Amino acid sequence: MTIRVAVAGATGKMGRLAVRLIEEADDLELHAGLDSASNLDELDGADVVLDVTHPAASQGIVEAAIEAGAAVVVGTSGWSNERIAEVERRLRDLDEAPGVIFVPNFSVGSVLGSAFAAFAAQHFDSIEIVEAHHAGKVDSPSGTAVRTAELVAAARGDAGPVAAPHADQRARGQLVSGVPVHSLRMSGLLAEQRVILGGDGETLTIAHSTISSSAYETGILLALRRAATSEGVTVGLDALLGLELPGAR
Ligand SMILES: NC(=O)C1=CN([C@@H]2O[C@H](COP(=O)(O)OP(=O)(O)OC[C@H]3O[C@@H](n4cnc5c(N)ncnc54)[C@H](OP(=O)(O)O)[C@@H]3O)[C@@H](O)[C@H]2O)C=CC1
Ligand SMILES: O=C(O)C1=N[C@H](C(=O)O)C[C@H](O)C1
Repeated sequence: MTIRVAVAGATGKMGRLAVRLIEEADDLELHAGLDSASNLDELDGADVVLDVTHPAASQGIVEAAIEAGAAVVVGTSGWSNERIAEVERRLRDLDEAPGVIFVPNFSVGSVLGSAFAAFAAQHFDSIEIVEAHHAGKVDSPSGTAVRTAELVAAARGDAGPVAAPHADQRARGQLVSGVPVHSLRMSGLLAEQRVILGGDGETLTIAHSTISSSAYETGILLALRRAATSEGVTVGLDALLGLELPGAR
C-alpha cells in the first residue's frame, strides 16, 4: 500500500528533507507540500500529515489534519505535555480517530541520549540540561530539552524533584519539570544537547551533537510509516524504537 503524505512546512529545511525522502521511497507518495501561504484544505485526502512548521502554527495544522481524518506526525517543537494532553482528549471524542505521533527529535542518537539520561536520573540528584542550536531557531528551550526534562522528572519517581538550588536567578536557566535548562543560540552549529548529572564526588555527562540534518532521515521515515496504522497519541521516537523508559508516558 502506498501512503499519501502531505508535508506542512515543505519549503523549510526539514520539509525539503522530508519531501526528498518521500519522493525516493517506493511506499510513500507526496500528496501535497504546504508553506505558510497554503490553504489547509490541501490536507484533504492525505493518509498522513507531517508537520514541520513553526510552534505558533503547529496546533492549527494538527487540528486541521485530524479534521481531515489524516494521521499526523508532529516534528515541530514547542509541544508540552499539557498541550499534547489536549490533543489526546480531542481524539477520545471522535468515533474514528487517526493516530498522532509527536516526535521532539527524529535523530536516533538524540533519542538514545535522552533515554540514557532518564535511566541515570534515579541515581543523581543534581541534573541540568544545556542545549545549543543554530541562531535561526525561534523557540527555546528546544523541544528535545523539554522532552528530556520531562523524561528525567518522570524517571525519578520516588527520588523526588531534581535539586535546583538558587533557581530563582535568571542565569540559572528555565525550570522544565523542575530541571534547569540552559539554551544557547549561535552561529556555527546545528543542534547539541548535554545532560549533566552530579552525584557524590562525580559527574556524568551525556552529550549528543547533530552535525547534519541527515541524522533525521531514519526517524522521519519510521514515523511516517508507523503513523498510517497508529492509534491515539504516541510521544517520542523512543516508543517507535521499542525503548521502555522508566515512568514515561
Ligand atoms: N523533530 C525534529 O527532529 C526536528 C524538529 N525541528 C523543528 O521543525 C520545525 C521546522 O524547522 P525548520 O525546517 O528548520 O524551519 P524552517 O524555518 O526552515 O521552515 C519552516 C517551514 O514552516 C513554514 N511556516 C512558517 N510559519 C508558518 C505558518 N504560520 N503556517 C504554516 N507554515 C508555516 C515555512 O513556510 P514559508 O516558506 O512560507 O515561510 C517553512 O516551510 C521547527 O519547529 C524546528 O524546531 C527541526 C529539526 C529537527
Ligand atoms: O530547530 C531545530 O533545529 C531543532 N529543533 C528540535 C528541538 O526543538 O528540539 C529538534 C532538534 O533539536 C533541531
